[in-house]
Amino acid sequence: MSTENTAITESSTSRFVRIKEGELDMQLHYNDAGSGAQTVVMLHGSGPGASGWANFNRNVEPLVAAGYRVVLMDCPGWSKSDPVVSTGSRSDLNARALKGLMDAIGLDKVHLIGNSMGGHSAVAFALANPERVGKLVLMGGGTGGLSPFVPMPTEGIKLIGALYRDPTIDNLKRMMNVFVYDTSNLTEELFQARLDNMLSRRDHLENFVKSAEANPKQFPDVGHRLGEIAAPTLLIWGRDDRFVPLDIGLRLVTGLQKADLHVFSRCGHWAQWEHAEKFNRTVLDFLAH
Ligand SMILES: O=C(O)CCC(=O)/C=C/C=C(\O)C(=O)O
Repeated sequence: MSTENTAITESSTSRFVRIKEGELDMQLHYNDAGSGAQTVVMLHGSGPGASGWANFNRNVEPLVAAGYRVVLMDCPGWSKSDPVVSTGSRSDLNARALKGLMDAIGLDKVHLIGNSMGGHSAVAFALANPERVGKLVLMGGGTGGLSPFVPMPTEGIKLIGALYRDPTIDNLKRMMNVFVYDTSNLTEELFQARLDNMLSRRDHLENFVKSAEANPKQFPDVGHRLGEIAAPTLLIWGRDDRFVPLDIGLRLVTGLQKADLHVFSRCGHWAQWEHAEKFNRTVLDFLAH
């Protein structure tokens, strides 16, 4: 997919595809930029109004400029992808959707970058399809489960739940102010864009609440299976993550076969956005060596 000579924007890279994978028969939305021999798929987090573009808009261009094809998948139940109620493991459901997307657009093997829920889903995909994963980059996610140090659900996860149940601008600001360490970077424009995304798909908001009621453990603890994953893995965690705490990163770096952990200071749950330049440099170096 070539976007040479075309500005890389959400609309210029926006695509739809029909997937059939197990019980999933649905339309997915994704963004597709660049034309390299190697493809990096980015998987977004689970907040209301999230999308591939909302989570990774500061990371696409540098990777495309370095020669990678970049695909952002909007998970089932988010943004312009079809709605779903998840009654089992949402990590596994997203992994099946990713397999369906890769089969449909002809991707054999990819590197995966996952943010939060996207990290849980990347690990689920690697467990189910090890031969189709090159390298993994996980931020603020990779396995569910309890933290021995931080009361759970964390304050950020509680704010996500409150926003899904009552999608107001005030609740949105409460949640987004906890995403990042430095809230001075959050603009009214950013709040408005996220609010518009969120309110444009009330079905997604309602389905998330129904899913959590049907199964509160949407992202199961796969700690006991981490040792099965041989893919080289870069873990990037915000020291000040108030959604998925740093000690989950310590569990991952201990359990995975080949993992390095980088802790960014003055950084919350959105490392790829809050410290985009350092994130992009670190990821490019990891992918190249
Ligand atoms: O519950 C979990 O472990 C995952 C929480 C999660 O995915 C939060 C993500 C938030 C965002 O990054 C977002 O909505 O943009």
